[in-house]
Amino acid sequence: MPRPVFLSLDGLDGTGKSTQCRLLVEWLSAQKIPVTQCADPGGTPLGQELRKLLLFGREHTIATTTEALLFMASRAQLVEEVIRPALERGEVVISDRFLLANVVYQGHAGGLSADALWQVGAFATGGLEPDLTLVFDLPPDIAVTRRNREADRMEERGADYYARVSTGFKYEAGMRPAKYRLIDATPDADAVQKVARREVSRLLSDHGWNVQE
Ligand SMILES: Nc1ncnc2c1ncn2[C@@H]1O[C@H](COP(=O)(O)OP(=O)(O)OP(=O)(O)O)[C@@H](O)[C@H]1O
Ligand SMILES: Cc1cn([C@H]2C[C@H](O)[C@@H](COP(=O)(O)O)O2)c(=O)[nH]c1=O
Repeated sequence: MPRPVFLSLDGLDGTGKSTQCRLLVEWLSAQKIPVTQCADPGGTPLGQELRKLLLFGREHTIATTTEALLFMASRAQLVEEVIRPALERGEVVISDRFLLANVVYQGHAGGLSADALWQVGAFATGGLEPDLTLVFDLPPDIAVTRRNREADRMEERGADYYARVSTGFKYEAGMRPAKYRLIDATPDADAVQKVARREVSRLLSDHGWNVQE
């Protein structure tokens, strides 16, 4: 009997996470593997409101700790309302970002304690962790050129902030190689997808799913 799987995708803004999520969901759905896709922040009605506030709420000054906790609140609701129920139904869940982003953006780049964020994150998610996180890696200057839309509140932060985000992802990925896979996001989307599918095939097979690459 196949067991539920929780997968997340993360990385700098513009590295192609949403594209890769969509392609993974299409690939698994075509094989009739039940998959729930979600996004963090967001993914629930409350989470959508928090996402709007965090990415476009320019009328407020938001302190970094407040910002971190608002992301945590959105994720707590996402876990409760979407992710746990899908896992209880035995599905594969693919989340566009998860707690790692909090640790990297508000911790490594924003100056909060990464350890404290992992702890608050464990409380917010009830200890739920992805079985695997694919971390897409792209030099920040290339990632910026791929974002062909107006910058949101987070993306307005300068090159130094994004350099710290990039280093933070690499640092965290290096700390837990069993849980994170750093994937070079420089090649075209199909080539990146090939690498992602290889990783996901291995994970799903380990959980008893019959999956074709
Ligand atoms: N491997 C790739 N090579 C070149 N362009 C890509 C690649 N993957 C995605 N893109 C393009 O880059 C842009 C950003 O991609 P996408 O929205 O998937 O990234 P993202 O990481 O989810 O971004 P964000 O974090 O800002 O939401 C899109 O225009 C997309 O078509
Ligand atoms: C989960 C999470 C996200 N962020 C940042 C990362 C991005 O700049 C935005 C989310 O936009 P995307 O289109 O979904 O990539 O928010 C963050 O700073 N902290 C977090 O916990």
